[in-house]
Amino acid sequence: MIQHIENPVVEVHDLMVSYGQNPVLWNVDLSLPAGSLVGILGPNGAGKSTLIKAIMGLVEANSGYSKLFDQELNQVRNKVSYVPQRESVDWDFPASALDIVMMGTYHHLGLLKRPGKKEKELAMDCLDKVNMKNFAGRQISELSGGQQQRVFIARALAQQAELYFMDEPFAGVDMSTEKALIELFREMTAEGKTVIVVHHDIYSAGKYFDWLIMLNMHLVASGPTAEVLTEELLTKTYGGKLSTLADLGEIIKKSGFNPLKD
Ligand SMILES: Nc1ncnc2c1ncn2[C@@H]1O[C@H](COP(=O)(O)OP(=O)(O)OP(=O)(O)O)[C@@H](O)[C@H]1O
Repeated sequence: MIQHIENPVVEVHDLMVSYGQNPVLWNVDLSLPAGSLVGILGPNGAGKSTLIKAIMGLVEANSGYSKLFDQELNQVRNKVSYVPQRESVDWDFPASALDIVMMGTYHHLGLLKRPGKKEKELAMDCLDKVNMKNFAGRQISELSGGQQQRVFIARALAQQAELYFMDEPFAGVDMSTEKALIELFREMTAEGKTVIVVHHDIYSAGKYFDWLIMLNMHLVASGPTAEVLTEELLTKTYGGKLSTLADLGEIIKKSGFNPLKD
């Protein structure tokens, strides 16, 4: 079930990506509505991170293309923010939490302008939003994994973008922080921003997201959560890894949705 929409904020057309000889994404074709909280679901190795990286121009597509705000990425870079997976970042880099978040403010400054009081206030405000204000002066190497993750989300917030791609933002964060981050993402989407999140937990996906992309090298589904969280599509996405009705029963119980209702 792949739902296409008018005036999408993200469009992907027939995207194919491979690493060397190994194809990872085949013919992905989707469109996403502005102002929504989107989850990307799929098993390990399904190509979730690769999809985001291809849209962000960080890996090369073999064929196909994507558009953001109906334009090429290069024309709208200031409106787009990307939070990579935590493991892909060098956390020994000597910088404080505040330094990292200040970096997010840079592309709004003119050429040769140094960040000043206004940028520092914005950065502190963003740290506050992820509950990390008290750690502003701490070296990032001296933060826990979950705290580092929150600093990177604060940096993305400081970019004041319209569209956010977040690769596993909940990896290593505790449940109360995860809930607080979802609340924050909801506030952002209520303001018309679009937040796209690679997510690993099918149980919470039903509650968190307005729209789901279900991926397993091919696009299995892209549509409103209530329409795509079905037994058939979950089984297609997870294949043998999610084959028992007991698994589905757990998903229904924990997600609050009933994928078996139809
Ligand atoms: N730089 C790379 N070079 C070669 N192969 C890669 C590279 N990055 C990813 N792959 C492979 O591409 C496939 C898709 O990887 P990707 O990280 O996009 O999956 P994912 O759905 O995000 O996985 P996970 O849930 O495990 O994070 C995997 O088989 C992975 O091993």
